[in-house]
Amino acid sequence: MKPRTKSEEWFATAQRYLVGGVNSPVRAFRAVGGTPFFVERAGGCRVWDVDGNEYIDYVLTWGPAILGHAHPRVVREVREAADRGTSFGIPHPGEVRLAELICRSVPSIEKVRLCNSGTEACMTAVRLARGFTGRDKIIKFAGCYHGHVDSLLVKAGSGALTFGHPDSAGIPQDFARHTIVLPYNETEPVRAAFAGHPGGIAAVILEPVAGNAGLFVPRPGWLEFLREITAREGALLIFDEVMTGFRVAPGGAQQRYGIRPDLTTLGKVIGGGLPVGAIGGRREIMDCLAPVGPVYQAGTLSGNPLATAAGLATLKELGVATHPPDGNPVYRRLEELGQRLEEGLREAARAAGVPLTINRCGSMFGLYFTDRPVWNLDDALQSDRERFRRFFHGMLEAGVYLAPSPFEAGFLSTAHTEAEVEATVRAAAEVLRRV
Ligand SMILES: Cc1ncc(COP(=O)(O)O)c(C=O)c1O
Ligand SMILES: N[C@H](C=O)CCC(=O)O
Repeated sequence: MKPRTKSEEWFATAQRYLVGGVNSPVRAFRAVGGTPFFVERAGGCRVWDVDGNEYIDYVLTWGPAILGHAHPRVVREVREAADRGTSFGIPHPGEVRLAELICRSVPSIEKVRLCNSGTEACMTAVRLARGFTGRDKIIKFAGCYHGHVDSLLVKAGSGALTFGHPDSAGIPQDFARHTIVLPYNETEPVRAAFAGHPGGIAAVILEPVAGNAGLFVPRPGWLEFLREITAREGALLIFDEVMTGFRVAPGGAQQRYGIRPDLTTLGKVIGGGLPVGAIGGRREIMDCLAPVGPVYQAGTLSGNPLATAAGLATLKELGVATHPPDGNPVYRRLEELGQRLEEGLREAARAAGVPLTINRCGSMFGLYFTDRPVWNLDDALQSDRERFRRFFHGMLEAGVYLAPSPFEAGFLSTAHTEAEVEATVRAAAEVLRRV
């Protein structure tokens, strides 16, 4: 590994002009210490920094690059779209095609509204749930991150958790008091919340696989329980599938676990690496959005032709809506690679005598330095973050880029092969012996 001198120079300059030197807090390496590297280019499952170092990338621009970086089909279709115009602010066929493909792929989605980020999608989903039900309160779960939406930045995951501000400053108590925060994977607190606010809860919003506090999966039966109680109480169930959508199955976590939420938020993969978000769900709820209904939502760049071209190219390449859900070869391959990585890392940790809990759902994974299972935020907070920090830097030096926080998920892409997975496991075996 060459010294990261140019990255350091860039970071010094960046800090003069950008807050913290970054445009999104988790990029700043503050959870692990040191200086973030600056990227020169990315291709397939690799990124190269400005000093000429090469890394196997398990961050994949925080999930969207499921085909790897700069996939030829995505790049070609974005170029062709750009030749036809970079933004119209007028309806165009590409946005309809993407919406149709989403509706055909994601079991619960009958209609879609495209927007520009996962944050916007979650903000709109909550507003829509409130508009539809005429109720104010929402339930969210500790450690889940739904973007930087005022009412959802309460006990949030991701950078908010990493930097010790899970309840962000700048959010009036009056907003936050409508958000009820409960522990993930538990049933009694949910029952108690509904009992304590009869007819008052508009929605339960969750990541069906929580990927913003490391990664933890739903306990068997928990999603079914949430589906049942929300339906009975007249509240909406919102799956935030910004991360899991088209990632853990062609139809997202709802397909993998066989649950139909009322509303779903999407982002990341459906934009193929360009800025995008989407809200989808039952027709009668979606039709409460303007211009059909009274809940307002809008966007100058919404349905942007470059983003929809990148998203369409990505979803077509993934073969969504062309195979039965469990017969899609691309997702089967991602599952196999995920399993190989999981088994390899587990064996490496065992051999090194290091307690490591690995949670995985398809091509998403979370690593916790603890010998206990991790089912929720409290469990995640018990893990050894100092050891994670040493592991992260050891892996980086070995040319493997993991997310620079124990409270972020890792991702595989179709561009990763057994060779990269084996190289990663070999590096981990060596690093784990000295952390
Ligand atoms: C589950 C989840 N929801 C919402 C968001 C917000 O999306 P964005 O960063 O595109 O605003 C993210 C990621 O940041 C996410 O992982
Ligand atoms: N965990 C976040 C989204 O999934 C990471 C992206 C970001 O906030 O920059």
